[in-house]
Formats: sequence, structure tokens, C-alpha cells
Amino acid sequence: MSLSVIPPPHDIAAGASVLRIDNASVMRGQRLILDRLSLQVDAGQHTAILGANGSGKSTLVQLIARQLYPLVRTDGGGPNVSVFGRDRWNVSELRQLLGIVSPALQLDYTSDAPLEVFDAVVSGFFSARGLGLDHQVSDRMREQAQQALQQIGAAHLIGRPMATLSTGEARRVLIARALVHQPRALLLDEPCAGLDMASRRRFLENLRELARGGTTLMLVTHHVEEIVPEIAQVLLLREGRVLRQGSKAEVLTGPTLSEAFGMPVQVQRHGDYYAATPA
Ligand SMILES: Nc1ncnc2c1ncn2[C@@H]1O[C@H](COP(=O)(O)OP(=O)(O)OP(=O)(O)O)[C@@H](O)[C@H]1O
Repeated sequence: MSLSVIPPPHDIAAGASVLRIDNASVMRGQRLILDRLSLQVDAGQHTAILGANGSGKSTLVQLIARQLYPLVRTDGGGPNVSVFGRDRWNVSELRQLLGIVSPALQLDYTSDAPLEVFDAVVSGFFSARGLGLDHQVSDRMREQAQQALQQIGAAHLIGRPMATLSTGEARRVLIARALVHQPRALLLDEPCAGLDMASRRRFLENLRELARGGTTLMLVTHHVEEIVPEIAQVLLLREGRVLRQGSKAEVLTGPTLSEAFGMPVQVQRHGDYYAATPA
């Protein structure tokens, strides 16, 4: 199923990459958390960002989401993080092009007891959590929200309070919310965390459909098994630095993952999927 497009209220530079990070470093407190990181994601170049606990993945998500800013360059170069060709964004405008689903977002939405599923999704049009008196919801918006919920297999949850949903159900609803704008890209931080085997499989199939439908995926995970076949590029982080970047065949090897996770790891390939286990 494809959603009809509500055109974004702004232009994007023609041919601009979804994401360009050039030698960006991020400090938190006195610590250097990301160290001269570079990454380019072009439209349709589905990418996994992989790394052990504490390697800097969530910090990178916040950098991309413009919730954190890199250190000012000392080499005289221009801005070192651009999303859709721009380094400055109004966050709600950016969300129309780049949908983001993260554990922090899920916690925020599921702890709002009265928030109902459909309102949680349709309020995505206003970058608000739930509907207020000043929000004018058009028939078109309702239709788009309904379609997004159907697309991700969550339409049956309409009417339920967000706080009563299971982890997997809430995850789907938040993805539907991110999809109402039909974003060009989705940034998913550990989207399978807390999902059981069957939910994870169904969810990964949803992601594959989105990727095939033209949404560029940026998937942050520490599970090699979640790297769906459509993802061709992998960025492997270790202690805030890029340990390796390239195709799956180049990055997902035993020696490289052993270095990334600090223990011997064996990699198996099952068709188009990879799996990693302690050696
Ligand atoms: N606000 C902060 N102040 C200081 N250090 C921080 C802060 N936030 C994160 N860190 C540190 O930055 C490093 C990277 O954290 P980050 O959350 O980005 O890693 P991650 O790869 O997402 O880890 P995980 O897989 O455990 O979620 C960690 O060592 C963490 O302790």
C-alpha cells in the first residue's frame, strides 16, 4: 500500500544526500563521545549503524535529529552535519522529511495515560503529542493517519490508550506517526528492542516494505540479525569512532565484529541475512 503524498512546505536541494556528516565530534560534559565521525547516506542507500553498548549510537541519532550539535570545526571548513542538504532546521519541519522513532520517544508517549492511538498518530501533523483545541484536523489528515496505521499493521489498535499498549504495539503506532508525512527517510533507534521473535520478524518485514517503497532507512542496532537485506551500507562504531564502514560483506566479518564487541564473534550468513554469535 502506498500513501498519497502531502507535499512538504519547503524545497530540498536537488540531489542532496539524506545525510552528510563530515568529521563531526561531539562532547558531553568533559568527554569526547563521537570522535571525527563521517557518514554519507544518499537517497535509497539504506544504512545500518551498528556498535556495542556505549559505542555512541544514540549520540549519533541525536546528532542527526539535531538534538545535539557537533564541536565547531577548527579546520576552517563549513558545517559538518547536513540533513537533506541543510545544516539548519526547524525541528518540526525536519520531522516531515525524516521520521524518528527512538526509545526516548516511546517512553514519552506511553507514559501519557490519556493519549489515544489515533490522536497520537494524527497529532504528528502538528508535531504535538496529542490534539489540542487549536489543531484543525482535516479529512485528508485523518485518511493519511488511518493509512499509516494500516501500512504498519496497527489499525486495530485505534481507540486504545497508548499507555495500555505492549512494547511492540506502541512501536508500530509511533512508526505510523512518523509515517503520516510520508517522510523520505526513517531513523530508527533500536526499533526491535523488547519485541518477541514473531513481532520482530513481522516488524522487519514492515521495514523491508518501507525500504522497497522508497523510504531510506537508517537503522541503529547492536543486533546483526536485524540488518534487513535491503540495507547495503553498514557503519560500525567503537568507542565513538568509526571502526569500519562499507558493504555488509566488508563489515560483517568475524574479525571486525570481534574487535567491535571486544570478544570473539562468529558470523554466519543465512540467505540475505547475517547472524553473529559469540565464538
Ligand atoms: N550526557 C552524557 N554525559 C556524559 N557521557 C555521556 C552522556 N550521554 C552518554 N554518555 C556516554 O557516551 C557514550 C556513548 O553513549 P551512547 O548512549 O551514545 O551509546 P550507545 O551506543 O547508544 O549505547 P547503548 O547501546 O548502550 O544504548 C557512553 O560511554 C555514555 O556513557
